[in-house]
Amino acid sequence: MTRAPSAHAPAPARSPSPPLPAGSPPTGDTTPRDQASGLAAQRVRWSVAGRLVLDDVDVTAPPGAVTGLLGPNGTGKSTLLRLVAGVQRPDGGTVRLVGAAIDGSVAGRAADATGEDLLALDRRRRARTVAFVEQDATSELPVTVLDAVLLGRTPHRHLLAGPTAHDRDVARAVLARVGAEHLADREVATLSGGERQRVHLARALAQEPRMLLLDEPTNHLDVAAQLATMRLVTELARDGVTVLTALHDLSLAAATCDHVVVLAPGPAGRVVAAGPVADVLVPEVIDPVYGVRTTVLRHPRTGRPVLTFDEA
Ligand SMILES: Nc1ncnc2c1ncn2[C@@H]1O[C@H](COP(=O)(O)OP(=O)(O)OP(=O)(O)O)[C@@H](O)[C@H]1O
Repeated sequence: MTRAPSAHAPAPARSPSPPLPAGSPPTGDTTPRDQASGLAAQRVRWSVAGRLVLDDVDVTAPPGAVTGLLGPNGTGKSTLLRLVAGVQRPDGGTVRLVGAAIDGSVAGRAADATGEDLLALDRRRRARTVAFVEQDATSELPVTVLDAVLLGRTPHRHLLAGPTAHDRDVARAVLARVGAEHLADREVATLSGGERQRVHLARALAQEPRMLLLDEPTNHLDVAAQLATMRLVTELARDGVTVLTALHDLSLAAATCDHVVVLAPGPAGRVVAAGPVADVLVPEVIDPVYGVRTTVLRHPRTGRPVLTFDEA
């Protein structure tokens, strides 16, 4: 479902963030970093063990915006993120980074999009382009937080070289940006779930990606940390990073996303609605997909939708 764009303004960043250190060494990536690119995934299909999990799914995520990927359990959100990230290969469809022409009100029908074929990128180039924070990502390795974040710099340096002073500056800057600077010398394995979540986000930021894929980034986080994480994600989007994030909390999505894509169960996950938050997060869309009765209120200060639910 595609709805007309609304005048819904993105939430402004509320506080400045430490910038990343300037002067990245040459990486061989010829794409200018200030050239914002959106995501256009089209007709994506994926099956496992003879079962179709995603069926002809179209998803766009415009540059300079946060796009929420929503849907009940098991509708294929994580699978779609893994396919876009290149962790798994789709059985069909295309995944491209395209110019600013796409817009979130278009449910993936950027049919004339050419852009850069993400599925064709080699691993190293892809890691300089796309960073992915998986749901409940674990780290069994006995490494410090700083070393874990430095792993995010690997695609930016020569294969056999160790981290440079610039890599360390970037790692410390991204740790500060996620509010985890004080954890730098701790072993990752000793962190709480919320602390670990921030470290995984910092590792992704250390990649300096053009596109950030997040699978439930607010899992394990207290309410203040949830808001801080989504504010950071919004700031990154305003800096030109394309953000696609799976979320379960529909009110958090309403408060923080610019666009949303809703997957619904069926024989296979499929997109039932996509567009600006105020157009898509409405009872007519949410109730049949989640099997609930939704009431939409207005936030008295921001004017954004606030959703409450009753059993159907
Ligand atoms: N490797 C796999 N082997 C078998 N089934 C899989 C595999 N990966 C995903 N699935 C199935 O595909 C469907 C979609 O899973 P996925 O994790 O993508 O859903 P999701 O929307 O992210 O769910 P949740 O909201 O619960 O995290 C589920 O039914 C899941 O069991």
